[in-house]
Amino acid sequence: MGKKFTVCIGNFDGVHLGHRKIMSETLKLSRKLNVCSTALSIMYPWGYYFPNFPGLIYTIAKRVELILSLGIKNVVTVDIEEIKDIEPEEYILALINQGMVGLVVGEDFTFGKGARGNTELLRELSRKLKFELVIVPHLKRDGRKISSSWIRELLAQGKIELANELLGSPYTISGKVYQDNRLGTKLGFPTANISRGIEKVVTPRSGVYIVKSIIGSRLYYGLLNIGFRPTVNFSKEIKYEVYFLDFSGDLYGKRLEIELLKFLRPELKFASIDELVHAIRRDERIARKWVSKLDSQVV
Ligand SMILES: Cc1cc2nc3c(=O)[nH]c(=O)nc-3n(C[C@H](O)[C@H](O)[C@H](O)COP(=O)(O)O)c2cc1C
Ligand SMILES: Nc1ncnc2c1ncn2[C@@H]1O[C@H](COP(=O)(O)OP(=O)(O)O)[C@@H](O)[C@H]1O
Repeated sequence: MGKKFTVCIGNFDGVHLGHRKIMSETLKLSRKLNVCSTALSIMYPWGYYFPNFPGLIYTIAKRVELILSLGIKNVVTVDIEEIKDIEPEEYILALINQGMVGLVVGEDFTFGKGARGNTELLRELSRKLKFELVIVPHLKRDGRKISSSWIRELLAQGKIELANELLGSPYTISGKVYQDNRLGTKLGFPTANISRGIEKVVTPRSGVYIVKSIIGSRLYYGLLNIGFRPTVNFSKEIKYEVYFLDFSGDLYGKRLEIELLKFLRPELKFASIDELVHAIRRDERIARKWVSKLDSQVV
């Protein structure tokens, strides 16, 4: 048997407040038992999701990074195909044989063959096999269970402030900056175009957002446009472009992580480029006001 550990099990997409509660309980149990903590994150292939599944909240790399940032020592990913036909008792025994001494799950957790492994069975097994069990009740907001699917819905609706609150930290998009057709500079608003990579992640509502990001070691606010820029030339794929306030320099090839803070307006098809420039100037004024208000609140 290897080193002893506690484990929390779940899908953990988004690592939202509900997940964070599970992880803080895992850390508490680890301290009590003086052992290491592990998160077991279950992966589902696309076939498992419903037909119009909008994508994961975060990439797997970001999920792992967030879990580790909470203080969990190890993150293990397990493909659902590997465990779905295992008898629940057998799965728990396998974990115990690897050193598990404590288990933390949410109240609706099920696992193993026919989803027979529920919290009732876990209670029975914890007595029989002598491991500690913590079942974490659902965290709620306005009477509704905080869930990854609710957050996906909020992102698709542009309700970024509530999504951020339920996530426990601002939603981010990240990727490398690529070169486009350089029209932004000509219009007076250079925009860093971000490629989010190939993992299917949720697309927030198209439109203009106030954002912030660290470039080098400095914090910059900016305006992010998510959309197809119908005024200039309708792009086939969705674009993510950020115009940073008070920044100048070359960002091509750099990897950026952008925090979405506030939704300003939907993307519009303007009758002319002049009107588009006018609208972006207005967005900038609103963003500057919003940022200075925010800064004056921070002491
Ligand atoms: C703050 C902001 C708001 C924008 N809003 C719109 C919009 O409402 N409609 C639109 O067609 N394009 C919009 N755009 C996209 C611009 O058309 C695009 O950034 C410009 O064409 C530059 O493209 P480039 O990256 O190829 O240089 C917006 C861009 C920014 C930065
Ligand atoms: N304030 C700024 N915000 C965003 N990008 C900037 C800024 N200042 C300079 N840049 C640089 O300019 C590039 C964007 O210029 P732009 O003319 O819109 O070209 P492209 O069409 O290639 O995106 C960015 O990728 C970045 O390297």
